[in-house]
This record gives sequence, structure tokens and C-alpha cells, in this order.
Amino acid sequence: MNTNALQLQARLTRDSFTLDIDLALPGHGVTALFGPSGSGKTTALRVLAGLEPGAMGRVCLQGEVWQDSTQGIYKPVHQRALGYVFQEASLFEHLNVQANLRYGFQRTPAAQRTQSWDNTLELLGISHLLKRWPHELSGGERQRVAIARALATSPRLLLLDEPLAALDAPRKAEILPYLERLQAELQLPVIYVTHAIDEVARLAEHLVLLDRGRVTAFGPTAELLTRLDLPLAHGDTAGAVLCCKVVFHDDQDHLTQTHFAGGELTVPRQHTGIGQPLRVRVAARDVSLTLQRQTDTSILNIIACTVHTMSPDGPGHVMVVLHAGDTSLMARITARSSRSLALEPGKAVFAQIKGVAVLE
Ligand SMILES: Nc1ncnc2c1ncn2[C@@H]1O[C@H](COP(=O)(O)OP(=O)(O)OP(=O)(O)O)[C@@H](O)[C@H]1O
Repeated sequence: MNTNALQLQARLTRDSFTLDIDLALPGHGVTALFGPSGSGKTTALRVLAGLEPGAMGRVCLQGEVWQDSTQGIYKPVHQRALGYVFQEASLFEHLNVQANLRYGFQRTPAAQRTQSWDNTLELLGISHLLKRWPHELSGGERQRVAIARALATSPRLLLLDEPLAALDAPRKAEILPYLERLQAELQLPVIYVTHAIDEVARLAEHLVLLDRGRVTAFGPTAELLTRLDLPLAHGDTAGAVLCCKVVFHDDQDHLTQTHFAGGELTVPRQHTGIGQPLRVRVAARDVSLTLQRQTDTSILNIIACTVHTMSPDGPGHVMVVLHAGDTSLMARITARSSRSLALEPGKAVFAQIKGVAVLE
């Protein structure tokens, strides 16, 4: 994979805020921009989109320079082949879904189209909505139509600014599988702004952490989620993502057995085919540690690991990063348990996993 297909180098100052970033982003898959409110996520997207003419720096996609302040190059937004979807889908209320999509489709001359009409409808599952009016759509359907309209222009870059933030949990759950399909099937970079770590874990292969306008970390999501020097790897929401492969379905017990680089993991029955990848999130609070492998236990998943690093994690707790082969896991345990097990880096332990969340 070309990991520096999208160059985003930007410096922009407004009042007390300065955005100062220099990133070489991958050419496909979802890269999440994550950080506290006001850290500059939307501003970074706006620079990519050509909506911040005051920004100094360089934006270059697959060798095509969209902006370079040293050379005096600045393509305005309509000359950048990109799709931009906001939190609140802004459809044309006076046009039905079909006409909204046609508007996007016709913006790109036929010879330059990479995205077919049928494929766009199919990817977002909206064929049955074509005759509806925007006010007749649910929040989740509106967002799917908005994403389809952005895709219909055959963009070379897709920018999604908190596309799920205005939706309730059931609507989010409805739209997430479509976003996963985009990630799997589109050969273009998707830059995804979010506040929700569960969306990052589920969708983003790569992650950029922003804080006060600066990049504090950038890399593969699975790696950053378990780095104790970063805030993501702390607190009740911390967890690791395991890249597994389906080995076997046990229909009788309604379980699916998977393999990952470091062991086996049994999860609730999935419909993923044998040999297919399955990403699984294991929350640190759902992992306990023992020195001997327990046998009289209801816990299905017990994984042999080594303690890699440890750090205090709030009052009375310790976060332990474990290595199982090449895979990192985390356990959030009490400081008392850590002392009584005499945990230290290099020590062999067994991770008992109480529950997992299958991501795809
Ligand atoms: N039009 C504007 N004029 C002046 N300052 C602005 C403007 N838009 C944003 N800002 C400021 O720029 C900084 C970065 O804002 P930005 O919207 O990029 O942050 P964010 O990380 O996307 O935040 P959020 O998660 O709350 O959407 C903030 O301090 C914000 O107040």
C-alpha cells in the first residue's frame, strides 16, 4: 500500500488557535482524525477541501498538487475531486433522492467517472429510496444518500466529518456496515473525523491524534490503541483490536473460532466465511490475569501472554499491555491485583477474556 499518497502539510492561525500539521496519509482505507473538541479536526478537513485559502502549506493527492503556498498554487474546492459529507446531511430538499444523486453524478464528465450509478446505489443500499423526498428519510437514510451523492461525483478523496454524530445508537448501527463496505471496496482515501473511539476501532485502519492543532501521534489504529503514552490506552473505554481469521464455525454451540497472530479466540457465531478476516475489539476492562492457566472456569478465551508495559490508570488501577505473539492486548486491573501477582514487564501470564465485540 502506498502510505504517503495524500500529503497534508498545513499551517493556519486564527486568534488563539494554530493548526500546524505535516502528514503523509495512506492512499486508501479510512484514516480517522481524532482529538478533543477544538483540536483542529474540521479545520484540517477544510484545508484538504480547499475551504481555507489562508492556510500555508501543501496538499498533494497521488502526485497532483492541489495547493502549494511556496509555488503559489491553490485550487479552489470545485477543482478538487473530492466528496465532503457533514454531520447533518445537507440534501436538496426540493429534489427527490434520485435527483439529488443525479446532481452529484452529472457534476463529473462521463469520461472521468470511476463510480457507476448502479454501484453507488448498491454500495449504500439506497435503490429503494430513489423516489422518496429528503423529508421522508430517516437520519441514517439521509446520511447514506448524502454519502452516495458525494461518491456519485467519482471523487478521488472522501471527507466525512462526524457523519454519525447526529444519529442515535440504532441508526448508527444501521449505517456502520455501509461505511465498512466503503472502506473495503473503494480504492480511495477516506478521511473520517470523529469523537467516538468505537467508530475509530471499527472503521479506521490508520489514526491521526490531534491536540491543540498539532499531531500527537499517527499510525495504524491497532498500534495506537495500545500505546500507554497516549490517552486512548487509558480509562474505561480503552481496548485492543485483534485482526483474526475465521477457522471454524461451531453451529451446535453457536460459536465461531478464529486465529490471530498470537493465539486463538472464540467469538459468538458469525456469518463470515472460513479463512476470512474478522476484527475483534477486546476491552481492557474485560480482561483479567492469572499466573496459571485456569481450567475450572466458564471463560472460553484464555491466552498465553507476556507483560510488555504497565502504567497507573486512575485511582487504584493499572493498565497492563500484554503481548501474545505479535498482537497487543490490554488488561485494566486493580493495583492490588497487580501487586499480588507481582506483575512486571517480561512476566508470563494468562489473559482471561470475559467478552469481545466483533467489529466486522
Ligand atoms: N470560522 C472560525 N473563526 C474563528 N475560529 C474558528 C472558526 N472555526 C473554528 N475556529 C476555531 O478553530 C479551532 C479549531 O476548530 P475545529 O472546528 O477545527 O476543531 P475540531 O477539532 O473539529 O472541534 P469539534 O470536535 O468541536 O468539531 C477552535 O479553537 C475553533 O474555535
